[in-house]
Amino acid sequence: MVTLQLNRVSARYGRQPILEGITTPCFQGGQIVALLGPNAAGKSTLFRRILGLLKGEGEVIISGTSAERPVGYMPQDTGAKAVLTVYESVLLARMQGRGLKVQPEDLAQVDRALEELSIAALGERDIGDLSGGQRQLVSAAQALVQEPEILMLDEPTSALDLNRQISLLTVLRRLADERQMLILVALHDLGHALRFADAAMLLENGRLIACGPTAEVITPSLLRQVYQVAARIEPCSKGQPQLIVEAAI
Ligand SMILES: Nc1ncnc2c1ncn2[C@@H]1O[C@H](COP(=O)(O)OP(=O)(O)OP(=O)(O)O)[C@@H](O)[C@H]1O
Repeated sequence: MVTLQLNRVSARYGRQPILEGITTPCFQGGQIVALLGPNAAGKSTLFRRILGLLKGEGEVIISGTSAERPVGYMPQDTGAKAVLTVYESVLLARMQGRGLKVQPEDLAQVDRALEELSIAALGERDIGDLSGGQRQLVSAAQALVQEPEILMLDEPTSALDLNRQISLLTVLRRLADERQMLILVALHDLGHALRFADAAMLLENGRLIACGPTAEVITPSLLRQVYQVAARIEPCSKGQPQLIVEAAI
C-alpha cells in the first residue's frame, strides 16, 4: 500500500522561505487528508514541494509503490487556454508519461473519469468555452484519469455548486475506500473536511500547527488562533459534527 511521510520539509521561492520543518505521520492509501489553513498559509506550496516542482530541505518519503509517477495533481488554477475538446484534454492527461499509442484501456479510463464526475455530456465541447465550475470538474477528471496512487487536489470544490461539491467529495471518498488511493485535498470549507477527511493538516504561515484525526485538528481554540473566528462544533441530530461559525474576530 502506498504511503507518504514528510520529514522536516521546507520550501522557498528564491530566497523567501515559505515552508519550515513540516513533519507528518505516515499517511497511507485509503485515507483522505485535508490540507487546511488560511490564505497564503502555504498549502499550494506544499503540494508543489511534494511534487518535486520546488526544492528545499527535508524529505518527502513515498513508499509502497512501483509506479513511475505515483502522484496525480489537480492545481488550483484551472485556466484552460488550449484549443482542445474536453475529451481530448482528458485523454492527453491520461497519456502523460504513457507514450503516444492510445490503448482501449486509455479510452475506457477517460470515459470512466468523465462519467464519475458527471461530465460525459461535455466531451465534445471546447475547454475554452466552459463555465468555471465545468472547467474545475474537467481538471479533476484530468487528475483522476491518471489513476494515481496518491492524488493531490488544490481546492477542487471552490467553483462548484452545492450538489457538485458533495458529489466530487463523495467520488474522492469512494476512490480512497475502493481503490485505496491516498488523497490529499486542500479545502477552505472545514465542514467538508469534518465530514469527508480522516485526518487533517493545519498550516499557518508555512508551519504545521496541528496534524491528526480531523476532529482533533478542527477545534474552537485552533479556529480562533489560526482563522480568527469564534466557532462551535456541535453534533447534528444524526450525530455528525457540525461547524457553526459565529463571528470573525
Ligand atoms: N511563485 C511564487 N513566488 C513567490 N512567492 C510565492 C509564489 N507562489 C506563492 N508565493 C507566496 O507563498 C506564500 C504561500 O502561498 P500558497 O499559494 O502556497 O498559499 P495557499 O495556502 O495555497 O493560499 P490560498 O488559500 O490563498 O490559495 C504566499 O505568501 C504567497 O504570496
